[in-house]
Amino acid sequence: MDVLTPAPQQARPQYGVIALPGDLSLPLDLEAMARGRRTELEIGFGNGEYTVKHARRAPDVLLWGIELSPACVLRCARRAAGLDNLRLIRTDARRMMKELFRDEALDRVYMNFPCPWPKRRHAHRRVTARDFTDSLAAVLRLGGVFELLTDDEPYAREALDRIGNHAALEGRGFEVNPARSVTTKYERKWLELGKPIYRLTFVKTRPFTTARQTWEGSEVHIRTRRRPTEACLNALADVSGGAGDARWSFGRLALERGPEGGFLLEAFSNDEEFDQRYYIHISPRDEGALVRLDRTANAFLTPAVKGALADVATRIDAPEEPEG
Ligand SMILES: C[S@@+](CC[C@H](N)C(=O)[O-])C[C@H]1O[C@@H](n2cnc3c(N)ncnc32)[C@H](O)[C@@H]1O
Repeated sequence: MDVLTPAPQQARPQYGVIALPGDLSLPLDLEAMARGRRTELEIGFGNGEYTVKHARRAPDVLLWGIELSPACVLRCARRAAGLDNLRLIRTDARRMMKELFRDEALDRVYMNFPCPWPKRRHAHRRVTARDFTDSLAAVLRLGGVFELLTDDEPYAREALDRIGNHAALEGRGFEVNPARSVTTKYERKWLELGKPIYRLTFVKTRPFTTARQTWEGSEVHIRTRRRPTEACLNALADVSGGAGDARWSFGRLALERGPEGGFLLEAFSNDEEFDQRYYIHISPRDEGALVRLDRTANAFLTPAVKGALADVATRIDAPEEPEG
């Protein structure tokens, strides 16, 4: 079995503007965080050039950025030195926007040049997909604005049609080559090539809500009745399970050589297309054991993560088969 030694607390990197899942309790308490500032969200900020310029120019805004690529998050964080009105989260906005934000939480959401996903089999990844539009309609406040910039005309037309036809959102603008004081790398590139860009503006005109999956039980600590035997722990490696759309599997088991002791089980979970990798901490006690997310896990408590934790506890509590 591997032995993992956790980094000492004082050696934990200073993340600055990067907000880690383990430090966020969902939904976010924006009233306390914004302290009177307006709240905006940028989705897919790329290298963060636009994001940081916008945050510097708008100190009255608390700006959140969600980006899928870890390299982009780090690049943007480096640019953002000294800013206290920007928070970056590395995750998938399609899945997590509605989980992070309550209904009516945001004054403005914007997306600069999202991938248009032109292939039919990827259509569900577009912002025009029903789930994403519902999330948007929920998290914007009444009168709040969604702004989309794109260089892809068919995508712009589809967005205008689909988002503009949502019961709670209304199209208010379709501009070609709008004048903007801050521009993005992609924008400048397209304009230099003489390609038109499109800005679509939508306003939330009616209340709307959507279901959330992570708000119940922001922390999961499960106590087992049995104390896990070595055989039971070893049998967890390579197990996989699932329920509904949630899937999970376990990998290596390691001994944690830290103040907490116990075991770390590598875990992988998938909620539809939303993947997370993390460790489950198993601490044997005099009686039973405590099963929870490891503090370095940085995973959101989606149905697949909760399923994985429950599966570990159930397997520890299951009577062992007699040998032979
Ligand atoms: C074409 S780039 C545009 C970057 C930047 N907005 C600009 O205009 O320069 C699209 C960005 O969206 C990010 N992205 C794609 N899907 C995403 C998702 N589901 N959630 C968050 N970010 C996403 C990509 O990683 C990429 O950085």
